[in-house]
Amino acid sequence: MCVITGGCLMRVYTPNLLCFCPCCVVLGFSDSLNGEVKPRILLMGLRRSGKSSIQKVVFHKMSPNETLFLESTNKICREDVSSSSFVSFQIWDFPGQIDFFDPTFDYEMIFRGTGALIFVIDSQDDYVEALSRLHLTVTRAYKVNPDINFEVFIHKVDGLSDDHKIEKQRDIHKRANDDLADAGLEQIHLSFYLTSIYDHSIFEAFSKVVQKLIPQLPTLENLLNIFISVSNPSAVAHSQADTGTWRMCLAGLLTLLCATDNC
Ligand SMILES: Nc1nc2c(ncn2[C@@H]2O[C@H](COP(=O)(O)OP(=O)(O)OP(=O)(O)O)[C@@H](O)[C@H]2O)c(=O)[nH]1
Repeated sequence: MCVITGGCLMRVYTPNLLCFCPCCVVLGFSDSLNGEVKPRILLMGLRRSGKSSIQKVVFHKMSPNETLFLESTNKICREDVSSSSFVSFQIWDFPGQIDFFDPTFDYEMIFRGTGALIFVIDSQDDYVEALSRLHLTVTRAYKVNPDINFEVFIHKVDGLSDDHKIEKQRDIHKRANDDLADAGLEQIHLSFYLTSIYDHSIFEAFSKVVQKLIPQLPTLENLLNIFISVSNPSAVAHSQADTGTWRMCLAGLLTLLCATDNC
């Protein structure tokens, strides 16, 4: 139930009756009522594939050239990312090689709480080993948690011509899906992105991954659509119901804009 109104006027309930109206979502009450932890995004892939560079460029405004001096990651690095109360998640950057058979590595615990697994493949390198690692990682993770979104970044494409990029993507897509089909796991869906830290592609890809983890996004989109439709200036007079809806949407959207702009 909405903590602000005491009985939500917007009635944007999830099946477990938590209110996802803008005031609750924006002020973060939905989370606290739910006791939910932030969605977790894992960055995995072979050594030197570019995982830490992606994290530093996207979230720390590091210039791409500075990533040349990054040292190899030798333990899992976790980071909280929070740009507003509904865009909030954790990134776990993994060292290149994870030994799933190492008893100190509790992969079941890690995959259980994961929303998205980004597997980074260096497109400028031979990717045979990366593909077999991708297959092992995805199949392990899927067995523990079939709800994970599997995202494959075909990375460092800045060195490739447009034709070459398409060809690599087609080849990697085919081989990865063939491996899954051979293992009888064709139900696993992999999404592919061509990325580079030297242009906007890495930001676009990360944004798509994060958007899939925001459960409130459809509600916010609906609110905007309703707001636009009832704000149509060609409508001569709003009915009372329309005016109520308009006010409610406006209040929610203003709260949202204020919260995201920290005003
Ligand atoms: N050309 C190009 N080079 C990149 C790109 N992203 C990362 N690199 C380079 O790739 C190298 C390895 O990057 P890291 O981010 O350290 O790779 P990592 O996967 O975190 O490596 P480990 O910590 O050893 O697992 C660095 O020299 C980066 O500058 C990219 O989009 N294009």
